[in-house]
Amino acid sequence: MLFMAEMEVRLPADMPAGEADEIKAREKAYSQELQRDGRWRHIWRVAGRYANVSIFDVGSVDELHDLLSGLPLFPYMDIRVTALAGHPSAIAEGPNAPENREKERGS
Ligand SMILES: O=C(O)CC1=CCC(=O)O1
Repeated sequence: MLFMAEMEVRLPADMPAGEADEIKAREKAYSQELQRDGRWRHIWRVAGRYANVSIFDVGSVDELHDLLSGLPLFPYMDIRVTALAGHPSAIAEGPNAPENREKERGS
């Protein structure tokens, strides 16, 4: 199941820089582990904001929630999640992607 998550980070202005740096370092390691195992497919910075748009590929909504709530920055983020479905015109993803059409034909 694919989901888009839009994350806005709001660290308290009075958080000591060392503490913020430590949380950001843990956040980076956590997200890179999930990128390596394939569940965090994309992460893009939203230009001009301390925010990102990410694409997750997970087995369930509960798994996504566990993954997001485990983010070290979770207490300091607003996260909006949108479920994604395959688009019939897509050539790179979804049911009409060439690799999926080949699977359907059994070749
Ligand atoms: O900087 C961000 O957008 C917050 C974040 C999420 C994963 C990560 O490494 O940073």
